[in-house]
Amino acid sequence: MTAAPATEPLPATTPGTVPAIELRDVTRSFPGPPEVQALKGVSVSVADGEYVSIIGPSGSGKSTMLNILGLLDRPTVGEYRLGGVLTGALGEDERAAVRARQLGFVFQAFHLMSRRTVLENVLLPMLYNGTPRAEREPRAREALHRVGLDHRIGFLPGTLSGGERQRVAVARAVASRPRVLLADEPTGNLDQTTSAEIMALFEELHADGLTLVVITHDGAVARRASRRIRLADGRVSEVG
Ligand SMILES: Nc1ncnc2c1ncn2[C@@H]1O[C@H](COP(=O)(O)OP(=O)(O)OP(=O)(O)O)[C@@H](O)[C@H]1O
Repeated sequence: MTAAPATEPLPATTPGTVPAIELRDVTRSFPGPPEVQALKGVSVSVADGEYVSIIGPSGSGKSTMLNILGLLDRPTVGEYRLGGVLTGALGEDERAAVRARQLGFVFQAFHLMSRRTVLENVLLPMLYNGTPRAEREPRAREALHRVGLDHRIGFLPGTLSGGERQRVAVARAVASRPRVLLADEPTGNLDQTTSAEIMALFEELHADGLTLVVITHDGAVARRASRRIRLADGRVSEVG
């Protein structure tokens, strides 16, 4: 098979046949000294609509992998394709545009704007990612309804519980209808009951067809995904 030219997207293929995410032999080295190889030849494929967790102990390379998947960092060696497109060939502006349009992020610390209302927080990314103006507010309201927060739309984040704040973050991430939702320790700041609510929400979003990649060191959270990828010392040690 002839490789596609590095500067062009791959030809369109039937939806569902191209993995949502594909890492091929990805190594990420930090020069040091001493040099650290945070990822060592990692190959991972996530199909459209899959719900995958990435689990591993501290220092195993989870955040490094998430940064690469989120187009916040680049592999030192190897390829990352998002929806079949070789991301290494994209310039910084294109990467930012792809990140804003195709990826949704949920973080452990929520990262909400404290002086903006819940609705404004969900609207904000859509101001910058090409969502048509007329669709922004309906989509934001729909996403907030989806996560069960209709009644908190005008509140400031500081007045909400941790679980509610994380649900705002999930609404913000899905309102733009991303191709993939990337979550980094999404239950790290939540108690057990609230964590269970967020995991239930992820399962509902998965049932709706969203592709999810959840990074966690919590085995119970990881088991909720339909497939687990285990990282150990920068290598994939187990998939299943
Ligand atoms: N910018 C950097 N410079 C040097 N080394 C780094 C850098 N970022 C990460 N590392 C190293 O790469 C390895 C993997 O780190 P990474 O943060 O990806 O692990 P992790 O599995 O996310 O850990 P944790 O669960 O503690 O967040 C670690 O040994 C870390 O010290």
